[in-house]
Amino acid sequence: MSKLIIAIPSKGRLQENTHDFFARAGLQVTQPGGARNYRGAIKGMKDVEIAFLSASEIARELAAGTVHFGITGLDLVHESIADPAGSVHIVTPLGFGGADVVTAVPKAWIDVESMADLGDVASDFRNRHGRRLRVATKYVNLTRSFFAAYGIADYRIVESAGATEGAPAAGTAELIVDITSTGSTLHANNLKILSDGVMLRSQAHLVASLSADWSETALAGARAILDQVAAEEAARIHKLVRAKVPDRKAALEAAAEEGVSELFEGVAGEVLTLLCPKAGVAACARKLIALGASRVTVETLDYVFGDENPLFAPLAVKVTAA
Ligand SMILES: Nc1ncnc2c1ncn2[C@@H]1O[C@H](COP(=O)(O)OP(=O)(O)OP(=O)(O)O)[C@@H](O)[C@H]1O
Ligand SMILES: O=P(O)(O)OC[C@H]1O[C@H](OP(=O)(O)OP(=O)(O)O)[C@H](O)[C@@H]1O
Ligand SMILES: [Mg+2]
Repeated sequence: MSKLIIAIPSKGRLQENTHDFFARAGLQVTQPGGARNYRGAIKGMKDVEIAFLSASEIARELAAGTVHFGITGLDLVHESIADPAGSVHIVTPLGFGGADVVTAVPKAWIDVESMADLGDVASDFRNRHGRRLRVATKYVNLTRSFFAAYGIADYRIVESAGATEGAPAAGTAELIVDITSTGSTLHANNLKILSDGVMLRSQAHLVASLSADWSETALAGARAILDQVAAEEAARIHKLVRAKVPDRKAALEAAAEEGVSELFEGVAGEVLTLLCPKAGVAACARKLIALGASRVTVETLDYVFGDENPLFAPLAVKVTAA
């Protein structure tokens, strides 16, 4: 039976955070063949294999079905996969690698603030110069569909592999489409983002391939991994709240308004143990005190395992139906 293969970034911006993400979930990625070997494992999970690839290769391998899971940016999922909804399943966002894919023009173009302005300039440009406006980018597909949505057709894409922001100053393109997070590269190159020029807000995601060989072994591996990931996620967004209250039922009703769920069955007079979303903790504590608790303690959790796994269930439905 085929093992579960997880592709993770071997270099670049997502690598370090990916490592931290696995560590948080209590999963230790090992590279038994040494740092130059592109296959690895997860300690204690013999049916799971790690493939170290670049972020853009990971998107392509997911589409091809040669890996089951991959960690990559949403920008690459949408750029490199022709039919994302049909070929991959987004398991969960990971909270790092945030960046926007944007349309940016020279700051000197004072009359161009929006995509509509750009459309006007594009037609003018063609009439005046007898050639089309050039857009430097590596996001060829995203650019085509975004520009089409604004009815802009008078342009030509100049494929750029790197240093895209330098293209206007170098005279190889008039404007660019690229990814930005701090904005400092755009600023340094005297470029500005158009007001409605953000085509995608990206971050790193855990993504599953729908065309991979989802053998029983692979599914069991996915379940084991996602149990730990979901348990860590649930722990991160909740706090454990404890209080002794005279009227257990009234306290539970009040706490429920803060999105609290009761963790363990108990009887009146015993300590009430609640799982509370972080944002509701203070309000929940106030309510419990108003209902007679003399103290409310709040604790941080490492893991919250549940009988249902919100990450695995939707994936299982898709890959077993396929
Ligand atoms: N400021 C940023 N600039 C570019 N990408 C970012 C930024 N912040 C986060 N990312 C994310 O990191 C992903 C990978 O970027 P990285 O530079 O590591 O690889 P790459 O440039 O695609 O390299 P390769 O040529 O090896 O595929 C991007 O696709 C994007 O999802
Ligand atoms: O908004 P900023 O914080 O300035 O980041 C944007 C820059 O980061 C990326 O390049 P990267 O550093 O990943 O190098 P690369 O082009 O070789 O991938 C991207 O292509 C931009 O050039
Ligand atoms: Mg990069």
